[in-house]
Amino acid sequence: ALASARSDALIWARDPEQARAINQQHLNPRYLPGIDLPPALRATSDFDAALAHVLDGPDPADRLIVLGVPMAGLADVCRRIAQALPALGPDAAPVHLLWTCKGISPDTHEWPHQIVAQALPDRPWLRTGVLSGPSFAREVAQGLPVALTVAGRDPDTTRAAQAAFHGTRARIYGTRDVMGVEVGGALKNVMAIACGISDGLRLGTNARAALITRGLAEIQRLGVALGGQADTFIGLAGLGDLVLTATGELSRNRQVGVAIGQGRTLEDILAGGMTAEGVRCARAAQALGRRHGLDLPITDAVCGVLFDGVAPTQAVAALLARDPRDE
Ligand SMILES: NC(=O)C1=CN([C@@H]2O[C@H](COP(=O)(O)OP(=O)(O)OC[C@H]3O[C@@H](n4cnc5c(N)ncnc54)[C@H](O)[C@@H]3O)[C@@H](O)[C@H]2O)C=CC1
Ligand SMILES: O=C(CO)COP(=O)(O)O
Repeated sequence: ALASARSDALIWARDPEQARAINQQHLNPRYLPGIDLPPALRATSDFDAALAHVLDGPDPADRLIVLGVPMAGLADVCRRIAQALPALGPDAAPVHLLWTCKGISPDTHEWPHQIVAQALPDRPWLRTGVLSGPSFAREVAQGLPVALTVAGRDPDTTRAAQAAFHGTRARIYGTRDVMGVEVGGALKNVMAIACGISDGLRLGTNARAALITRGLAEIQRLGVALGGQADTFIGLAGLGDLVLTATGELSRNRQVGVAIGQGRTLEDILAGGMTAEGVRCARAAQALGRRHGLDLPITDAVCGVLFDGVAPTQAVAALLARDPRDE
């Protein structure tokens, strides 16, 4: 998206072969087969060179890094940044660092902003935020319109992200609710697995609408308990991404659910190395819910099916048999 409007967008790819394909053929055959990338987009597999590109740009007000790695790689990439970034003085122009990760650390139950803060402490010039919302990568790469949310505690960071993407086909809304945006992004993946299971079982569109709506209530319950703002969950990073992922055929989390509903095993589905963040974060969401004394019945049902050998039909029956309650 950035490279569609400006000539200085640079991708760091750890695989030199991917960087070469992007530079020479304007293609990313592994992740975006069949899509022509903007010729202005350049790539490097040299991490230090990528950071130098950010720091040495002509406009110090325009230093932006977007980390597009899965949760499993976030701490590692932040540590590499910590090692490679020079120590800038307190008066240095800010470097804005955004991440796109949607999830919770399965071991420590940390959120992305906590992982970033731990890996990159004591750098007042480093301003951070999360870029989230309904955005299948393939459609963005095709140049189709997309609206996203950027959340950062410092308004300069949201403004920097909005300015950087302005003039592209991506429209960016700002908020300061980092926790709410991260909870929305992580939990919608769990709900997309639930909707996929329901659709794989051919339970119909009424059931899917029920799961989306009650799933949103569950996401909001956890998010507010953790300090998020209630209205964030009816915005792009909540309802918007939930609807996209729970219904869109491009969603990998939804695809995992559909395959499970059709009788395949989780091990078999994930054997190709597909990133489906909802699988890795469902247990952590369940644990956080329990810690806060919250009822998260759909998350519990997804965990039961994924990890505890509960048959999908049995999980559906258990959800329907819960005591009646007010909406
Ligand atoms: N793919 C999509 O449509 C969207 C993905 N996201 C989120 O963004 C994050 C990244 O997603 P994807 O790009 O789909 O993931 P992906 O699995 O396709 O990986 C993206 C890139 O990260 C690299 N990578 C993986 N682990 C790494 C590590 N330890 N160090 C360095 N590079 C590493 C991969 O080689 C790949 O180039 C996820 O948390 C996902 O939920 C958010 C919005 C849309
Ligand atoms: O987060 C996404 C869209 O906003 C991508 O969803 P999946 O990870 O399920 O493919």
